[in-house]
Amino acid sequence: MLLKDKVVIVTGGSRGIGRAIAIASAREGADVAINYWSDNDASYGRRSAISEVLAEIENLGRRAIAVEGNVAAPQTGVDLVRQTVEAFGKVDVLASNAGICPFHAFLDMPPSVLERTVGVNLNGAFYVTQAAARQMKEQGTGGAIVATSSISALVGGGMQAHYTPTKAGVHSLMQSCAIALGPYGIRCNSVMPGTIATDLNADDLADESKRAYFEKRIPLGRLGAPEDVAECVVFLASDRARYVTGAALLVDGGLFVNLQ
Ligand SMILES: NC(=O)C1=CN([C@@H]2O[C@H](COP(=O)(O)OP(=O)(O)OC[C@H]3O[C@@H](n4cnc5c(N)ncnc54)[C@H](OP(=O)(O)O)[C@@H]3O)[C@@H](O)[C@H]2O)C=CC1
Ligand SMILES: C[C@H](O)[C@@H]1OC(=O)[C@H](O)[C@@H]1O
Repeated sequence: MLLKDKVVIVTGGSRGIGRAIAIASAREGADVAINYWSDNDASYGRRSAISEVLAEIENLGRRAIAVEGNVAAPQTGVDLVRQTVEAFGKVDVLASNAGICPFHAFLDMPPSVLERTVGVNLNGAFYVTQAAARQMKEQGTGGAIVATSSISALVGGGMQAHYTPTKAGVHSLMQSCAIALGPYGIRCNSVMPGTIATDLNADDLADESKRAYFEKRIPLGRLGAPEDVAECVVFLASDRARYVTGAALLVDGGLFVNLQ
């Protein structure tokens, strides 16, 4: 088991990639604290989503807690770490994953959409990483932080001019934290998923021609699944990756390299 008796925090763990990270971590022997935030603009049953993931982890024989909070608020990371330590005694791994992507054209994008996206995706990653790293430093036993960046850190999107800079920023955050936290044995890396079928892009990919375009352009011939990303996060979080820090792992089925 790659994460036997480790304690893992996952932000944005109620759905999509974060949920898969939480479950994959439990399958590898970890207890898991799951952050989510029900007060955003998604339109379906999030409370049942969080209870399902908790039940799934408990069925795997591991412990799980849910901690609601908007990662864009600095205090959320502090509370999340405190509640995790109260429940499980320590923090070994942070998967900083919560993110939003409200597709919007550039020329008429309201400041509020930009600010919300930067607040959740970049500032949120910063605050949660800082809170977890302080705890790991105090414990004195090292740790691993894996942030969900994106292929969008490397390429643009006409409806994502507010989003792609946050994903580049998340990767840059992990690079700088790798330097700042290396002396404490805390490794910091990012995964860069390609197009993964989740609620985040369900509307966008409901356009059959767009979906078919992606499937054709991805050398492995299919959209990604949340579990494809989760397995890579578990690897980077584990001792198998003990000499890997400041790195980014593309998990995109080959999408990025497929120019022609
Ligand atoms: N899907 C894709 O193709 C790709 C996704 N990514 C990145 O992966 C990450 C996860 O995306 P994905 O799984 O697709 O998205 P989903 O929309 O499926 O899930 C988003 C998760 O983030 C939580 N969340 C949203 N806003 C906040 C907030 N302010 N504070 C705390 N939690 C929040 C949601 O909680 P709740 O259930 O309460 O709403 C949910 O658990 C994001 O960072 C995204 O940028 C990167 C590359 C590709
Ligand atoms: C939401 C998008 O489909 C998805 O998000 C990303 O980060 C990927 O690059 C895709 O654009």
